[in-house]
Amino acid sequence: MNAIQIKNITKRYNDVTALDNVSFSFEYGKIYGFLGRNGAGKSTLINIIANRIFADEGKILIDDVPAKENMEVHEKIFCMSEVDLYDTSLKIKDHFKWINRFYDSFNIEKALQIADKFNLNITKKFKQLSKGYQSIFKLTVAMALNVPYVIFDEPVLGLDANHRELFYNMLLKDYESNERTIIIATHLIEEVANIIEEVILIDNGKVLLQESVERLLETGYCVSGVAKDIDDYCKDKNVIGYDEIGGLKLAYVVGEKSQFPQGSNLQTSNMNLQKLFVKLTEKGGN
Ligand SMILES: Nc1ncnc2c1ncn2[C@@H]1O[C@H](COP(=O)(O)OP(=O)(O)OP(=O)(O)O)[C@@H](O)[C@H]1O
Repeated sequence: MNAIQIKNITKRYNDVTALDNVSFSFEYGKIYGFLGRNGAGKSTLINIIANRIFADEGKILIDDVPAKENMEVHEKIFCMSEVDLYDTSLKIKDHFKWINRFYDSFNIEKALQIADKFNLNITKKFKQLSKGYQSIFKLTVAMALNVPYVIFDEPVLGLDANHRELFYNMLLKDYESNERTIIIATHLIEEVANIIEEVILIDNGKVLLQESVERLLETGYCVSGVAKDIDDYCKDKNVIGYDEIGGLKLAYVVGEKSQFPQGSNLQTSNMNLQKLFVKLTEKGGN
């Protein structure tokens, strides 16, 4: 089932094409990593899905219904992002009460439990919270809303390592008992590598790759050795990048491993998701 279908979306800002005829789908009941370098177009697409801005061309379907300015459809989605939509002078506990009044899907008991786990002081006003705790408040709201589609745009900005781990654990535990579609746009790829099931990699406003994490890690590997041996081995391979360290050459390969020639000193190691991402999106040494 294609839960969120993105069909031929194009968005331009003057002479910048932020999204260039983008089409793909987020299925129901999966955790996605929505990845891409700075300026790739992630937030633009998220904002279009969330009805905050409009595409120049194309459409978004949610459960097969066009999403543009359709409130009924939009009640199925919650997008936690950097944009501050909250009254900063209101205490956190009062925010919870307001949200509870307006959103049928908000579980205030759950919000209070999550807040407690993070030691979030709910008697403080939003503006009195540290940057990290402001993010924690927004994460708490997102996790306590029982909607089928939750989008996190850079969810852990400002969170310390312990709180990031707590968030990932809570998210996964919650997902096990409450399957839905979770989309996480982040630059902290290795941190989410164990959580996400599928990666969508966007580059320069286009989808570069959509693949399950399992398959990506299965088919990607790194081979190292002296330059000439590497060059020979890689002749018929799909190499996505090279590194040179000391006298060694490393090739990052996607595809089937083949036998090394007899007597060669080539060695293989697994490729991690971050490396794969860096190599796929590397241009001109940037
Ligand atoms: N309001 C705007 N006005 C003009 N250009 C914009 C606007 N918003 C985004 N852009 C441009 O659109 C492109 C995509 O930006 P977007 O914010 O979607 O990228 P991103 O992948 O979310 O980046 P990051 O990871 O840095 O947050 C960039 O070139 C950006 O400069």
